[in-house]
Amino acid sequence: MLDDLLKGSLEDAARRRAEVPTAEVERQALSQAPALDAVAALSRGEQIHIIAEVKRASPSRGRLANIPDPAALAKLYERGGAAAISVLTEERKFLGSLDDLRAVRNSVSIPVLRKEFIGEEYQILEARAAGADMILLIVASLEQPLLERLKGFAEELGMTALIEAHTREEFQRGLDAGAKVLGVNARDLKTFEMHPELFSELAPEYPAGVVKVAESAVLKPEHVRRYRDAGADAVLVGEALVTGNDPEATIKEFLQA
Ligand SMILES: O=C(O)c1ccccc1NCC(=O)[C@H](O)[C@H](O)COP(=O)(O)O
Repeated sequence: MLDDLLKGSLEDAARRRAEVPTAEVERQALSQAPALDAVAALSRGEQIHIIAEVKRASPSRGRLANIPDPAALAKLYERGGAAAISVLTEERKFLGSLDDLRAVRNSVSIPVLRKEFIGEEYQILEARAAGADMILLIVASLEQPLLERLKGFAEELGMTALIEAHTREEFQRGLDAGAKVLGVNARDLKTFEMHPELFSELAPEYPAGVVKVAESAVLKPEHVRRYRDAGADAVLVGEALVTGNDPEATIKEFLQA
């Protein structure tokens, strides 16, 4: 699954690169306002933080929501109290786009994450050129040297990498890569089963100063509470927000969990 998603994302990036060469995207990236500080935005303080996701569809759930106006949805997320917004830009299975990312960037003043299957620098330049402050790096789909190189490249552009693990071994590789924001995704990408207990198992192993993000398996306030009690600084929520009637109220409810 991950291999196919990465392959597709790289093919799509190659198609875009044929139209907009690297030097031009680099020029656009370097002309952006500086990236917002995602580590500061997600560090715990009193309350858990919500990273609210703009997600139209997914391999595990198919079509979730139309989202004709991602900027309007992002504004509702921000009004609800989200600390950051994740925008799925993968085109084939998640039906996202860089246009979605640009629209969201221009509508909110909190950090924005490009959620994509990233395997090369060009995709990171595109993210910065579209105004993203964060990128996703999935440990399972990157060899260690490439993971470290891409993280370093994002940081050179002033961005923060959300490094995502699905197993204890990947978690350790994320730490070895110097993750400042390290996510544990409850979704098993082979079976699509949820394993929220994985975050609780790994939470004590986060070094001080690394932002702890619990990803997926949040549908109700009690699921936020479970992650918060296990020590999460932030939770990443998609489906519950895009399928509910009132995302602003849902975020408020989750923050009070
Ligand atoms: O969501 C999927 O089906 C999926 C499949 C393969 C790779 C990644 C996938 N999802 C990305 C995510 O991690 C989630 O969008 C994110 O954690 C939010 O999850 P949820 O709240 O369960 O929508």
